[in-house]
Amino acid sequence: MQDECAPARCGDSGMEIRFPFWLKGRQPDYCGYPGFGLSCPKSNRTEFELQLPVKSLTKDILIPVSVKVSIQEINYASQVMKISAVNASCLPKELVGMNSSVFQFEISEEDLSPYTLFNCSPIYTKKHPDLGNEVACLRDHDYRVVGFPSLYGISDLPLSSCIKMYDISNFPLEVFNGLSEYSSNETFVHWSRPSCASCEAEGKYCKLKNNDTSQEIQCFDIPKQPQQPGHKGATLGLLLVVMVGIVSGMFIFKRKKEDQRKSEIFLEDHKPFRITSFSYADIKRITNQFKEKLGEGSYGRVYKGKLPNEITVAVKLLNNFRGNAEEFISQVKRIGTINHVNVICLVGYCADGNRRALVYEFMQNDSLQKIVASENQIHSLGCKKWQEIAIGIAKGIEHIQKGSNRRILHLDTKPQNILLDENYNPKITDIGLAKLSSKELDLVSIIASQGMTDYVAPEVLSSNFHNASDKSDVYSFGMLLFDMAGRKKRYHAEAGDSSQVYFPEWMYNHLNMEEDASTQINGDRNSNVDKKLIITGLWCTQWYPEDRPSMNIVVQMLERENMPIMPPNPFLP
Ligand SMILES: Nc1ncnc2c1ncn2[C@@H]1O[C@H](COP(=O)(O)OP(=O)(O)OP(=O)(O)O)[C@@H](O)[C@H]1O
Repeated sequence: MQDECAPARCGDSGMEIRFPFWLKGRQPDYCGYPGFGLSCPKSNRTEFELQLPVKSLTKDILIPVSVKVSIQEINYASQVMKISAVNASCLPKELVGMNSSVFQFEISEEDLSPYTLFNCSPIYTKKHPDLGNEVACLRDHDYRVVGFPSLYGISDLPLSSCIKMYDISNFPLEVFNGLSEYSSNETFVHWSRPSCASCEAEGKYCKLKNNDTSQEIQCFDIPKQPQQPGHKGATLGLLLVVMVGIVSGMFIFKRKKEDQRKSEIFLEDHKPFRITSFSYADIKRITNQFKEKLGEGSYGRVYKGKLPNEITVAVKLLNNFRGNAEEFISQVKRIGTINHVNVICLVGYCADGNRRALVYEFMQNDSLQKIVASENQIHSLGCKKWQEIAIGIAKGIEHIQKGSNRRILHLDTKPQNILLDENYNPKITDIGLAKLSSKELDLVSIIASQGMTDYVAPEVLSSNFHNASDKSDVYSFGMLLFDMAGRKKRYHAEAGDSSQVYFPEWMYNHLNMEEDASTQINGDRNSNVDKKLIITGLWCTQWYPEDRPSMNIVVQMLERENMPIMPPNPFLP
């Protein structure tokens, strides 16, 4: 007999709908949790009515109002759904008009940061593109709507060309900050009740206990798909073949492929969502009591771990962190929304008591530093891959810079922070960690103690990070390109670690010398790829930030077939 509560879909390609959600009109209401009924107005589109208790303007009463939203995705494990306004209208506009106290659909406190919306003249956003979060879909030709987290201390902001509109404390931050990958017309809402996360973590589903009036839930095994007739025999045959015939090498290969596929699906599932929260006990279980240490950096130790669904992860236990759990979680969630092939995927975090940890996707091939240090490995990768790695890193940085309205600067771009996956695709890690670290204000001295000052732009070093901008990340990337072209190693070997010669100046002089004797100096490295990396690096490391290209131009320089032209040499007498 067919299970009437079996997972359903709107149309053939709609998302899977299962507990706590249920499909109105097609399933009985006990298939879901009260308030989680969905509908399918059109095939493949899944809709939900958010019930909002709205405060009446005249009387002190709450009036129920509903906003119809379209559901883009549901992540059952992290209990999050991505919603957008129906008919591509402006979600913030609909929500702003309603001074609701809470969503009927629960939103956890940690996501509700107080905000103020301002109506500003277009001059404001031109003058201060980085200050505040413009709500793009509320823009009109003669005004812009800009949101500021209240913790900014609004009285200190240059808001003379703005008029205050609303204080908002009850909508998630994402509605207003318009993260660029998700236009401001989309947002995430999540539910904390019913909590099926523990069932999901065990690889099970959950449902209402038989006595559904108590609204208690229970875990149950995911029902197996009914087998087609003839499948049994085939499975038995396959088993026999596996037992008798398959050599262990093939088995391992298949396992690896399968793991990789599972991993890809899992990460794909996680990327556009909020990341999972783990308790410290979870972290201990995941890392098998911190059994396998992968390494240690300035922020703490990194351990290999396995999630309950067998996905391998790297868990970074943070030594030093600043702020309380709320600040930590909100910064972590900002980092977690960055979704790009060249940026490491943050799977989860732990903020349990005074313990803090970050859970990342696991990278099989360690860091770029290991390769830069070994000439043999560079040769075995080949110059095409080498160039692709440089382009990948540049695209990752470009995305980090563009991908958030409140810009995230990396400020720690160096070969140690570029990890490589099984195909040697680069992924930038440690993004935004400076902000989580209690050492932030003294980052310069940490960097200096690590001997990493090479990568930090002069304006950052001289102002202890106060003058940092996107162009400071461009500078660090330029230095990394010199590393990749093998020139930093040569500089340190020739000029010595205590050299007073500014590295880009040394590079200009050497490039001219190398031009004269390029074949012997480059040995069997590909001189053209190296030259392209160096010239691009020289552009990126111009002394004045405004003379450096934007990351977008840097990507083009590296991708184009033609050799970029040399930047003017500022060190000529
Ligand atoms: N996601 C990951 N997958 C696999 N290994 C990792 C991962 N993250 C870190 N590691 C390993 O842990 C080591 C330490 O990493 P970590 O990021 O803490 O320090 P670092 O980048 O080397 O130094 P710093 O923190 O000073 O920048 C790395 O060299 C790498 O070998």
